[in-house]
Amino acid sequence: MEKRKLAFIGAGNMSRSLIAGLIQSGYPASAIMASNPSRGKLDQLANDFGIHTSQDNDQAAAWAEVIVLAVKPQMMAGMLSDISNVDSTLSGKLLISIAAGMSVARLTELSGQTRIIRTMPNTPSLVGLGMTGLYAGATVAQTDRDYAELLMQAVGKTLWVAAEDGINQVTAAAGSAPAYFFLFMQAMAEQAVRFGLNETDARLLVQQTALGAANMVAANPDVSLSELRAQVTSKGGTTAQAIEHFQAQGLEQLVADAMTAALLRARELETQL
Ligand SMILES: NC(=O)C1=CN([C@@H]2O[C@H](COP(=O)(O)OP(=O)(O)OC[C@H]3O[C@@H](n4cnc5c(N)ncnc54)[C@H](O)[C@@H]3O)[C@@H](O)[C@H]2O)C=CC1
Ligand SMILES: O=C(O)[C@@H]1CCC=N1
Repeated sequence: MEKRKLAFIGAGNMSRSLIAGLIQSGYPASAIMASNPSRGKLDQLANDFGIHTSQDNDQAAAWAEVIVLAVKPQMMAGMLSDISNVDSTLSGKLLISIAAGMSVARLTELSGQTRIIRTMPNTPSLVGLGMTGLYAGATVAQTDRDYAELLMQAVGKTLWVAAEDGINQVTAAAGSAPAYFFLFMQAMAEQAVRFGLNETDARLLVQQTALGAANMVAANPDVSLSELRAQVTSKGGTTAQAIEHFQAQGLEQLVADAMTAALLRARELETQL
């Protein structure tokens, strides 16, 4: 892929995940810069990955050919209006937003730019196993779409959505979703400790089982998720007891409601920011 000069404005968790994944995939550190108001996270990124850093967003934006907008949604308006001489600093550059709940129309309004791709990555990008949704309006050039897709493919898998609300759906199903699995794993590990296992062993059991289950799903694209579950569930056995308990307590509805809450929050942010 092209190694365009890439600046991350906002050096938080998601930028770190993307930068780590990109460096691991061979994107040159000399073609990456991150900017952030405080030095702490910048120093860590410089030490760990050898990228350029700056406390000055203008400097990062002026240096870059592509700018990743990676501040919290609530900070986006202030950040973009603070980039001085918005026209000359951002003019003509490709902007890739990773923010939840910021529409392309709003980003255009705030930046004065139309060369914008809206994405929704997730933190497993850190280990090259990210899942990123992408959306671009009709005017965005194919070369820019290709660049953004290859950038995100360097840290995982990608999915284009045809309508912009698809990004909100990706947010609920993938962007936020590592946290759902972490919560589930945490609850499992805590219960294993209550059974009497030590924390290290409990974590190993949960971690290896989650990894194995995810790999089985990926390795068997023609086998449904319910069939994979059935293969573990012996009639009258132990798994059936656990699954019956989950279903009697409404696990499926709980998951549906939680994902809907994430989707509605993404849509709500779009109307507020
Ligand atoms: N954390 C995640 O799993 C995901 C986050 N996102 C999106 O990524 C964006 C960043 O999220 P996180 O990395 O989690 O947040 P974070 O809070 O870890 O990082 C945001 C960073 O922006 C910096 N910042 C604040 N104001 C700034 C300014 N004016 N100029 C430059 N930097 C500024 C903060 O100091 C902080 O280091 C958000 O818009 C979020 O919706 C998207 C997908 C997943
Ligand atoms: O919680 C959030 O709003 C962001 C977007 C997806 C993951 N983290």
